[in-house]
Amino acid sequence: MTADVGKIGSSNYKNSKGTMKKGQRTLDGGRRRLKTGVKDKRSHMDQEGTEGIYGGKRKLRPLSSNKTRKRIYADQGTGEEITSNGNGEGSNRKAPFSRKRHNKVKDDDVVEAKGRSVSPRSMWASSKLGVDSSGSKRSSYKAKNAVRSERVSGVTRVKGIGQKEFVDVGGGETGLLEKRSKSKFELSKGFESGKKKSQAVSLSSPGKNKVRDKKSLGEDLEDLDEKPKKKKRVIRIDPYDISNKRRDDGIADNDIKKQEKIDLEEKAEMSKNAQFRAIQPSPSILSYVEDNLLGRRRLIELRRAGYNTELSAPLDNIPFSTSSERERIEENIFRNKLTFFAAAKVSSSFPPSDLPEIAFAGRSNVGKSSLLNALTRQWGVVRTSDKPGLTQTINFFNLGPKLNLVDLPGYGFAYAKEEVKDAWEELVKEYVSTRAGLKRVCLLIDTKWGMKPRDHELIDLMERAKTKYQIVLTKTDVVFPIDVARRAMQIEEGLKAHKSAVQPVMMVSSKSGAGIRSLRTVLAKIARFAKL
Ligand SMILES: Nc1nc2c(ncn2[C@@H]2O[C@H](COP(=O)(O)OP(=O)(O)OP(=O)(O)O)[C@@H](O)[C@H]2O)c(=O)[nH]1
Ligand SMILES: [Mg+2]
Repeated sequence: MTADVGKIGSSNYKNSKGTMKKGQRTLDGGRRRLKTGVKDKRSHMDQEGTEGIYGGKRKLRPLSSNKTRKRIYADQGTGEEITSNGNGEGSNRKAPFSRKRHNKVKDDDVVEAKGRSVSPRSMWASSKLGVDSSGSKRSSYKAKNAVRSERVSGVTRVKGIGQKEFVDVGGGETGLLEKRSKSKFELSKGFESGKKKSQAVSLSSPGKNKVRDKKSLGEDLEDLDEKPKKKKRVIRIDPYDISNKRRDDGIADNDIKKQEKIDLEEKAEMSKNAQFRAIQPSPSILSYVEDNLLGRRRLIELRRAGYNTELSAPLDNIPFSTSSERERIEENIFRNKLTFFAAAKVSSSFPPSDLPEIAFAGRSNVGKSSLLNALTRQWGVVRTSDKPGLTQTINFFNLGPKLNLVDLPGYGFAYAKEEVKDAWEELVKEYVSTRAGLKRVCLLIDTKWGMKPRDHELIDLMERAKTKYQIVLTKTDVVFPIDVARRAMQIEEGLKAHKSAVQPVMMVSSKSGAGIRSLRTVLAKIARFAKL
């Protein structure tokens, strides 16, 4: 195109304001006519087009004084190539595609002119030619887009005008004109897109007034549209869908389940602790705990209270297990020598019950054997260990002419085989439910942990057998005094409805000797009044 329409930009627009030089032309809403150097209808076409673009208000930059050609973008004048191709004259510029491609397109057109229908391939060929000539994928893309815009715009235009020559050219212009009239702002930002459109027009009208037949063009374009588009495969992963999980995921699920189980257990434990802390002990229990210095105490506290902290069990206040020292035990019955006389693994091995018996039952490691020693102050007669499961038989001890003490094997966790532990448990159950001379079962409960299911099992059994039992809280020296009181309160409340349960709950520490004297007093009474 020879029409020297200046670049449209804010600066150019400024320059064109009222500074018309001689020989320059501006396009001004159709009132002024731009001298383009192109004659007849093409110049008219230009005028039409630019008029539409600028809406009759915008001015164009005047022609450069040195007559050099300016680069013209499609936005500014799509008609550039239209004019040059249409007239086939006046353009010294290189066509946007190579001569080779130009010729190829021309050949295609000739074939079409002969009346053959244009195969989809020919259409592809034309666009592919563009690729060949430009040698880049980008140009191929542009060419395809160009053909599409050609179809859309071309159809509209043909209906209005009915001239083949203007099918694509005029349509392209119309499309642009419509767009331009919509927004002036697009002018400044549409340079790039304008370039593409310009190429599109040039592809569809390769000059010398050879325009494709509209029908064949339409068919080609349909085929173009029918070409299967490559769809992007989108994989959506539903995190809650467990139907198609890998093995790893299964393992992860198991881990999650395990974690949830642990969390639940922790929650239950936490709520248990919260419940325990909410227990309000009765004043009698609290005063008992204080009077007997139960619970964890500092040595200075014991010293201030008048106890000899040099002793192993200062609160019991009996230094060692010699006969002279035993004389200081307040209860006569416990001054007697403790002697082991029988061990039973099965009920048939039980010795004859010729004396009243007091048994010590409870979970393994709760401190049964230690309590026997603390009560009698005869360390070494009953073996103790920090390893649960030391006592594996029912051990019978005689304490004077009136009383037998029985050390039972523990139940629950112990370093022993399951079947052996089951056998102990069965033996203990049989003993507490059938033993004739059994006057009291001291059921030992660890103050820190409280009652466990197996303790309840044994309680139920003793309730059925009407065996009298009394709860003795052990190891009170490891918890705070208030917690000793809470535990005692908790158990007392829990056993209120139990007929065979003897109140009150006793609290002891074999280590410090706290509560031992009180327990002696209770047990001595049993021995004193027991009858076979
Ligand atoms: N701190 C403290 N530890 C104690 C007390 N009584 C016992 N122990 C310790 O608890 C552990 C177990 O004591 P044992 O008397 O052997 O317990 P057990 O109930 O006879 O255990 P099994 O014979 O296995 O059923 C030992 O290490 C004792 O030192 C106590 O009152 N306070
Ligand atoms: Mg023991």
